[in-house]
Amino acid sequence: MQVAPEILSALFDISPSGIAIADEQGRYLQVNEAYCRLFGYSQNELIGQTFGLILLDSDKELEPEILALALNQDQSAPSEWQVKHRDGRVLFVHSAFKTFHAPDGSARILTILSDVTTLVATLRNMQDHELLLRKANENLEEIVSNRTMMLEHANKELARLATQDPLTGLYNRRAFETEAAKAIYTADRHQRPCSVLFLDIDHFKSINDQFGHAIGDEVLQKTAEKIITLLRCSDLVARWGGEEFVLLLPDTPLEQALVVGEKILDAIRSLQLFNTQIQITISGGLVERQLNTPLEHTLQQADMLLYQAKQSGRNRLASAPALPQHVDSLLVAYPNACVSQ
Ligand SMILES: Nc1nc2c(ncn2[C@@H]2O[C@H](COP(=O)(O)OP(=O)(O)OP(=O)(O)O)[C@@H](O)[C@H]2O)c(=O)[nH]1
Repeated sequence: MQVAPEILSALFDISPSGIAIADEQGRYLQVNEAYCRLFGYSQNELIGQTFGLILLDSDKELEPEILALALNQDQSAPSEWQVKHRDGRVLFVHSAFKTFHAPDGSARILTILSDVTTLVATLRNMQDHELLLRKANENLEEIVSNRTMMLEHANKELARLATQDPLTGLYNRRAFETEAAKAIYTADRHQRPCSVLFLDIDHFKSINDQFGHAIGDEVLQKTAEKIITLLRCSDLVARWGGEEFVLLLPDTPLEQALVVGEKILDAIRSLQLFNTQIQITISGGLVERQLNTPLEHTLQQADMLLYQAKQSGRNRLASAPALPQHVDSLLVAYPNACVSQ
């Protein structure tokens, strides 16, 4: 269907896109209102000028190439260009052109340009914002990850403080009770013997009095270190308080526990502390736990035996087989306790 010339003419006049018709030398023959508005020139100023007028200074030398391209191709693919407004502003335009060749060799190049400067600026703005957001997000992730690490570290530290004796690094009393409860549960389940040993450094007060509290602390640390070296991984050892240690030896009946206890007493006797200025001994109360009795009961028995060892002259172990849970008086509970020397 042919479009009437007056419609085409009206289209040229009212189009919001800039339309220009140029000759084979790229000189403007006709421009519409929108084209003039786009570049800030009047029609009179444009007619007769070449399109080089609207090229960026850096693109000026490309004018012949662009012209050749327009003449040799029938129709360009729409593309984005940067062009120059009269006042020097750079404009982004979306362009399309079509070339008409006449039999006499002359040509008419029809160009349509739409101003997309605001769109491009908005897009770039959005991209910048996206970049900023991404960076902010990365920073946030880093902050969160650092905080999480700090929190995990703090939690581990808290857990350590809650379970460890700060001086010796051994379990504290609470942690011992928790771990021992698990161990005796397993022992009862599998009907396995286990033994409990209370140890107490002899005359420790005199070490503090003679050498000072700091040296006393070191003696406690060295004692703890020595005890650990003599135990199995499955054994539990804790600082019960002051100069007192408690051990739970799973899978260990009394006769085997006695070997361990004597080994510890021997090792403590042989400890060379502060260039042999300090020598210590330790006393112990050792009992084999009777199955299905509360831990507390076994601990009391071991403590009573320790008391007996101290009463019998220190530097020795007092031991006894397991007693039934309901013993009327623990003080008289060990008529048969063995005291070694
Ligand atoms: N250096 C140091 N001393 C401690 C610590 N905890 C407790 N003590 C001291 O250990 C001493 C224990 O004294 P006593 O309970 O009389 O016992 P002992 O002198 O070892 O005497 P026996 O147990 O009867 O052989 C006290 O002087 C406490 O102050 C500690 O963490 N560091």
